[in-house]
Amino acid sequence: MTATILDGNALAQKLRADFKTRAEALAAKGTRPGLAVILVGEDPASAVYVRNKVAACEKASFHSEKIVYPADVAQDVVLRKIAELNADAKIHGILVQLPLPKHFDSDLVLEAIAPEKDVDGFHAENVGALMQGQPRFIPCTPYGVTKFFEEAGVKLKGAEAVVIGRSNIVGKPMAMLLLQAGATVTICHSQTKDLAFHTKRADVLVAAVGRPKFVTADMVKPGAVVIDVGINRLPDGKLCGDVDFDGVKEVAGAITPVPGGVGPMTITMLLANTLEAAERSAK
Ligand SMILES: Nc1nc2c(c(=O)[nH]1)N[C@@H](CN(C=O)c1ccc(C(=O)N[C@@H](CCC(=O)O)C(=O)O)cc1)CN2
Repeated sequence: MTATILDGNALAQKLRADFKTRAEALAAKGTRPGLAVILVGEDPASAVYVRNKVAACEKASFHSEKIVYPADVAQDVVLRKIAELNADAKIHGILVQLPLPKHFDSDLVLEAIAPEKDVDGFHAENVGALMQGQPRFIPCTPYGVTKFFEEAGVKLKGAEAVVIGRSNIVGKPMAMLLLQAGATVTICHSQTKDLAFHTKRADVLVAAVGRPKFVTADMVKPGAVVIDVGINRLPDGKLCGDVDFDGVKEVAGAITPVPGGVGPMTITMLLANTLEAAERSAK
């Protein structure tokens, strides 16, 4: 039996329709949700993601501003812009597209964003709030993954969950959310001995490694829910995830595809966080 395919485009469409309705209701009361996106440099993938974020805002009736700097811009210029946006009442969410060029101190830049406008949830204050189980903004990718669990009725209480990857953007917040949902969580990474030992025990497996088709069918427990966070470009130009989709779908109970899985949900939850920020500011 092949796995249920968890369709990120369909789920994103459903949620975004609701966000548009809420945004229009808020705008009618005088507050139009506003997002500012800062892009530094010419990384082609980042440029696509930023374009898609701005387009998603337009479709959902949000205000958006895109600020683009050349790769050699001084960090101070970006910090001054963030200070300006922090004080701008039209802007409820500020996002700096990652990765930043090497001469930037990414942590310093992210800390410059006002925590109440940090719709990526990367500011230390918001990371701390998430750790304490009182999130203000949940980072968009793991937040999107939780929506798949809700939609598919995945039971997390008592489940064995394994997250491969320990990044600040995905692995760590994902593990925290699973833990708070009642799962027993293992975080695996590049130093993990016998990775397959862990993954084969997982009822829920989240792959965020950044290596194409890294998770193969023999590493997956039959019936497991497999979430693929990876986006890798193959030499032929095609996209693939961290999971060998064709093999693993024959073993798993449910699986997200790449493209069309977690990716569209990342942008959707950015809209969710921006809307939430705007609704809070209007209270
Ligand atoms: N400030 C941030 N930077 C980055 C984040 C983030 O959440 N905040 N995440 C990633 C990139 N990312 C959003 O910024 C992102 C990645 C992928 C997708 C997506 O929709 N992918 C599509 C395929 C798109 C394509 O054709 O290339 C899919 O999977 O179907 C959206 C957003 C790093 N930086």
